[in-house]
Parts: sequence; structure tokens; C-alpha cells
Amino acid sequence: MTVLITGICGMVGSHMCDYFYETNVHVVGTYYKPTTNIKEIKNKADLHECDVRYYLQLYNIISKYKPNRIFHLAAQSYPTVSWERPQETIETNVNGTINVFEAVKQVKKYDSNYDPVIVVACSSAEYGNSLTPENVPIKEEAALMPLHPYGVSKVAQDLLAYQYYQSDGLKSIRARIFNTTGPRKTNDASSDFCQRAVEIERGLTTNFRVGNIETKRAITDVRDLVKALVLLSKKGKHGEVYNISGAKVYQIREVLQIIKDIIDIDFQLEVDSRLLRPTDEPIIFGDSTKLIKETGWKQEYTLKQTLTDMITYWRDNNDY
Ligand SMILES: Nc1nc2c(ncn2[C@@H]2O[C@H](COP(=O)(O)OP(=O)(O)O[C@H]3O[C@H](CO)[C@@H](O)[C@H](O)[C@@H]3O)[C@@H](O)[C@H]2O)c(=O)[nH]1
Repeated sequence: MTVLITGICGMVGSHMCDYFYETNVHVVGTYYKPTTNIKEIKNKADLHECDVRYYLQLYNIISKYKPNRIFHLAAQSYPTVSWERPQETIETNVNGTINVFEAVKQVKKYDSNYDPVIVVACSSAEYGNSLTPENVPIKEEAALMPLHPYGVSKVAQDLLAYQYYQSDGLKSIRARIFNTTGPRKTNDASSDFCQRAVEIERGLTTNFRVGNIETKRAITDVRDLVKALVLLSKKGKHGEVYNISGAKVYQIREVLQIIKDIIDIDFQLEVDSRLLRPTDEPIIFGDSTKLIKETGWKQEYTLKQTLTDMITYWRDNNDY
């Protein structure tokens, strides 16, 4: 069996690569702007530089390897960046998704046996304004009311995957991924906090900068997320949509407290206005009942374990 992971050098892609490598599956991956260690991934997968905005680059890879399963993870994946670069976000995420499906359709034209499962990384950001305290844990049927260009791009990816199943019978599965973190993640609250805690541990500062710590998030470990995506590719119903959310919701302030318990540092809390956002979902928490019922997914990592591993990662990777 061959799997294709687009965006293999991102945080989720790199962990998925590890998972398949350990189970002896042939992995092909595309990368564009790696955020993880490309040298390590090179030893485990056939790597191709590819900008998913260009159809031919994807077509050449899919027609060469004919992967049995495709995990389309490549994206501009930061909501804050999407306010600064909305065009790039929409082009990468929306056209990138169209290009994956069009390339598969084209390969199927000369090889009618080719029929891969295509798991598309969608997002909790699609729910946006629907995420009210009364509506959580939110179900897949809720209205999609995104609050940033990133969320809009994910709604489009989601509906494209639905449409290619309906119109062309392509075996798409839509995974609405909620907050996910772990070693190699950069720029989310958990990762920023672990990185800053290590800076304080090293005596570089005594101030702990934070943004809004009143919001709430259900947080999943990336290694649990990878298992959910793999289970969906095997057991998910084609054309369907599934939430992948942590079962427990944490106030961001609690994340800070857990880190403090792990690393035992003293600091002054400093609210940095540059870290506050124009809009910020007060709570993001999903109902994963459908995923659990249909695939048997179980979360194995506690948040404390995840944060402990992230602190180790930042201790090993901060270049001071
Ligand atoms: N990143 C960050 N967030 C902070 C900080 N301080 C407070 N926060 C607050 O912590 C909450 C969680 O922020 P993130 O962890 O960045 O998650 P997110 O905005 O909910 O976005 C997540 O999901 C996206 C997909 O929907 C991902 O694309 C993104 O990387 C992240 O995982 C938000 O309310 C944010 O304002 C900080 O220093 N850094």
C-alpha cells in the first residue's frame, strides 16, 4: 500500500509520516514550506517539493505513485496569518483541494481501477459564530459561520470534498479537526507557552507574555489525531463529515497552570496586546460521537503528557 501525505513537513504530516513508517507503509509526501525537520522525514518517505496551487505538480505525483490513500493536509493553516494574507490562504487551501481531486479524476480516466480514499483536513474554524456556550460540544450539523478567511477556506475545502463525492463518486472523507497540538507545533497557545516557559527556565526573561487566556479549547494530541485520520481512511463513510475533538475542554489559563506544574518556574504574567485578536472564539469544543461510534477512536494522551513532551521538544530545539 502507498499513502500520499500532502504537507508532510507540517506538524501533523510529520507525525503521520512517523506512524506509517513504523507500520512499514510506503509513504510519499509533498512539502512546500517545511515547519519540521525535513532531513528526518527524507529518511522515511519519498519527498517531493510541490506547491499545491499548481495542478501539474500534484498530477505528476499522483499519476506516478497512484497512492491508495491520500491525506490532504497541505494548507495555510494559521487563522491570524489569514487576515494578513487572505488571497494566499484561499488560493492554497481552495485551489489546492480542487487540484488534488482533479488530479485523481484525471488518473482515473486512463486507469478505471484507480479509486483512492481521500481524507481532507477540514477544521473546527468552519463553525465560527456557531460555537456558543449553548451549542457545545458542537455537532457536525451545526451552521458553518467562519470568522476569518482561514475558516472560509476550510468551509470551501469541506464542501468541495462533499461535491466531488456527490458528482464524481470520489471516495472523500471530511475530517473537521479541532485544536490539536504536540511536539513540533509552533505558534498555537500550548506551543507558545511551552516555548516561553523554557525561556524563563533558562533565565532569559521573567515575564510570561500571554494574550487572551479566558477562552476555552478542547485540545487533542497530534498523535491521537493521526490515529483518528488513519481510522477514518479505513472505516469512515465516503462523502461523510466527522468532528475530531478532544473530550475535555480547558480554559487557556489552565494550560498555563499545567505547564507551571510541570516545569516549576516563577514568572510575572504580562498581557501583551499584540497577542489579542480582532475576533476570538470564546469556546471551541466538538462532539466526536460519530467518529467514536464508527471507528472506535480513543484518545490516549492526557494534556499533561502532551505538554510534557512539548516542553522536552522546546528544550531540545531552542537555539539560544
Ligand atoms: N497562539 C497563541 N494563542 C494565545 C496566546 N495567548 C492566549 N492565546 C489564546 O489562546 C486561544 C487558543 O489559540 P490557539 O492555540 O492559537 O488556537 P486557535 O486560534 O483556536 O487555532 C487553532 O486551531 C486552528 C484551526 O482551527 C489552527 O490552525 C491553529 O494552528 C490552532 O491550532 C485563543 O483564544 C488565543 O487568543 C498566545 O500567546 N499564543
